[in-house]
Amino acid sequence: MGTWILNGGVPERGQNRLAPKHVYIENGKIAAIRDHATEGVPDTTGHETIDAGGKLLSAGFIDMHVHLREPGFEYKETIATGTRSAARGGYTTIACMPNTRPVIDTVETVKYVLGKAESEGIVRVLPYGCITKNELGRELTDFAALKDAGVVGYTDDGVGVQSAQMMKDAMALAASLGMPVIAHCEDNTLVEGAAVTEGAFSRKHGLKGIPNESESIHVGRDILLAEATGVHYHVCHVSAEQSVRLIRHGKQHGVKVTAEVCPHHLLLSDEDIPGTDDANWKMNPPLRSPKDVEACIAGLEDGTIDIIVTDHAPHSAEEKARGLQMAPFGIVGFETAFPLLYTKFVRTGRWTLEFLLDRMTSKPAELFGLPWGTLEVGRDADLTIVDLETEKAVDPEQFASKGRNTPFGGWKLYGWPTLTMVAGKTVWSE
Ligand SMILES: NC(=O)N[C@@H](CC(=O)O)C(=O)O
Ligand SMILES: [Zn+2]
Ligand SMILES: [Zn+2]
Repeated sequence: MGTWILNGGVPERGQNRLAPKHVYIENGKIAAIRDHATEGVPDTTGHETIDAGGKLLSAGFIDMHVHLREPGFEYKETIATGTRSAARGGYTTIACMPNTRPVIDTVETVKYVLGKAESEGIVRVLPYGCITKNELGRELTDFAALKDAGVVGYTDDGVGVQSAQMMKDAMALAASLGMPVIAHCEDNTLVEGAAVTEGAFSRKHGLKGIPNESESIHVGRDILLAEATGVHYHVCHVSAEQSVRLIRHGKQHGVKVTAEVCPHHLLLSDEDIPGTDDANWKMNPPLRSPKDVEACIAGLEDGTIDIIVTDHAPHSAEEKARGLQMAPFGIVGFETAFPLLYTKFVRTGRWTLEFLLDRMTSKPAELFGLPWGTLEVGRDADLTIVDLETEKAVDPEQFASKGRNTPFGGWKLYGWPTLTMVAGKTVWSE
């Protein structure tokens, strides 16, 4: 016995409309895809059926930058709650950052995370390992051992690697292992305790600002180091126009540099921050100027920026109540990412649905050599069904995540996932 998903709407190549397809799943894999127009309704006798009712049927979303907070910060999120939040957002594979407590810098911690993901997680969890021990920037971790334990790359996300020599050594080692280096780009000497971008908002409120260069100096430095070492270098959460320009230049010169951008850096600028009380507008990198937002959108559109990630970064309500200056950086992202981007970029006619889905499914898979992200016979049945027609307001109280820290509360959006399936098993449905 298998499962038929009937009447799934699959975007047609190059056309902004959905074609009805019937997808047959057996032993966790996609075993057949039937085109309704030419092949009609299949005989489903003896099989389980799920009627997608014409809703969008996509390969499950892949998020290469998330914080699950376990081990150590279970009050913010756990692998159980974080993967449930991901499933609700339509994600079937997520790559988690190692800035936990302890950080993921040993084989033991990698195994702990993978074990928890296996026993308590409901979507695929791919851990990153640290570049440096304790993310202190002083000593490299054991890259080979971490690779064998199952990490998908090395990163000190949360902080920038301050030493160029340390970064160069990391890149050379990663390159020799055929592994990517994923960089949180931030020069600490230019930041000094600021909470928002240097710009209109910081000036208006007399606050210290985080300048664009704190990010782009690392981007530029690292592109040169990636060129020298031949590593696959991936830039985290691009926010600054200068970074986009440098990545574009690097790509033009054949450097193996790729990059990601978050929904909030495509949709919000510092001009949108309502005031200095609400820390739901505080994240790292910070919301930049409208010009930077446009540069990030243009970078994604021309392929300079490759993929979309959430940087899902849950914090407790108590932590986020400390105000803009004192609260920790970060906002949650799983449960709003697709509705936000679908509503603001696809429904408005700026992007095709195919473009958006590509940046959330097949592109991340391609970049990191993952076998998921494509709706194709023979692949694992990691699938998402999405209602594109019902408008609903974002209600943080309803999130599956423990984190409620989002600036998007109350936004009226379309494009809500209704069913998420991993390896043929429904892990979440409305
Ligand atoms: N993005 C954030 O604002 N915060 C992240 C760290 C990070 O991604 O750099 C976190 O761990 O909370
Ligand atoms: Zn980061
Ligand atoms: Zn992060």
